[in-house]
Amino acid sequence: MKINQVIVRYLKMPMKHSFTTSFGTIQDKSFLLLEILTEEGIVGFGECVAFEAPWYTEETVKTCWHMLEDFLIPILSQKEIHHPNDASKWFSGIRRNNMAKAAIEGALWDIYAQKMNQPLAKVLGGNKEEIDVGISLGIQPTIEKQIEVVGKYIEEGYKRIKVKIKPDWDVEVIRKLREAFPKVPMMADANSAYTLKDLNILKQLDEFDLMMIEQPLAYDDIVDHSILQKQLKTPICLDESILSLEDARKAIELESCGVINIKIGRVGGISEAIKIHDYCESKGIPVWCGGMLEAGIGRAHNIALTALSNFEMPGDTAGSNHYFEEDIIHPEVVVTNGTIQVPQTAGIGYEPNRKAIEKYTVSSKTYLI
Ligand SMILES: O=C(O)CCC(=O)C1=CC=C[C@@H](O)[C@@H]1C(=O)O
Ligand SMILES: [Mg+2]
Repeated sequence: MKINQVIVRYLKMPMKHSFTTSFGTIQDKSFLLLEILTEEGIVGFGECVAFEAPWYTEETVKTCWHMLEDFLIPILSQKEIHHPNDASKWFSGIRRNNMAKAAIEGALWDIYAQKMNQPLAKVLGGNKEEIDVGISLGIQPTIEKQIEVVGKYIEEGYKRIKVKIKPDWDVEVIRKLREAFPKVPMMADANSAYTLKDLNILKQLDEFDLMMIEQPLAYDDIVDHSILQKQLKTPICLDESILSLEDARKAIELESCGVINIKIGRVGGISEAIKIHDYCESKGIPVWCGGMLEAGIGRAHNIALTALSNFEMPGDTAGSNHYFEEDIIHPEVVVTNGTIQVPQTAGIGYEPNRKAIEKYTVSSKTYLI
């Protein structure tokens, strides 16, 4: 297979609710959508999960477009694609920029699954027919509002609730949430808002039977998390710190975490995500699929990946209607009683909604290969 054309579109989709974490608030979802066309006429889509500002990792919409245009797309020229795993070899000379790389690789997996005439989940080695999902909820203006919002999603049937914490929005909020919902599987994500100096606060969270505390310490740390994990009963889940299989190996060897959140974009693509999944499975470390407030294409890739066996815990892949009035795929992702049916048709299993894509496109550029 050879690639003929890559279309990069910059989309801006209004979100139904703003999303507030320890580092800021997102109101609109702005991102790059990639469409790759092959010589034989197969079309694959990939979503780049970088945000507009570098507060989660260093990548942004603009850095990704620069990497795609000036480095990654040119590498595709003259390449014969045998398997999407090839992409990580071609891109190995380029340091990091994982979200930009993953966007291309995701489209190649879509193309490959269509060519195999198989659902993407099957091609990746996943056998689940449905996946359990949870929801990630942003920081609310008051504790009362936080309890109300959590209650709404418990009623909708989500299998696990994740709330965001930050200094001065932690122990008291979790205590009140636990009082209101004593039995609900719940976890807290700090997005690197603490240091080891906050040990006392983090230890108090042990009282509330949380499934895990996600990324309490620095975004690039593995060592301090290992020190912290030894002081906590609650498992630590690493998100920002894990950019590769090597990072996962080091974190597990140092006992820095009991769980890993796998995000396809953060680790540079589905191939690396599967390697981390398999390694964690061999070490008895459960994983779950994180979210980046994706639109439909990224969401479809997450669903396919979550069909793998060691995605034991519900991920952050909520239904399309939680985020957007209208998604860019047909049908939209539907969550019923906390589960999503894994599509059984060839490719990602959802059709791009061309009208919606057009509607939300701010600008685009076509690259002939
Ligand atoms: O609903 C989703 O897609 C999950 C959203 C979510 O929790 C996150 C998205 C992006 C950055 C972070 O704030 C956070 C996370 O760290 O997992
Ligand atoms: Mg996180």
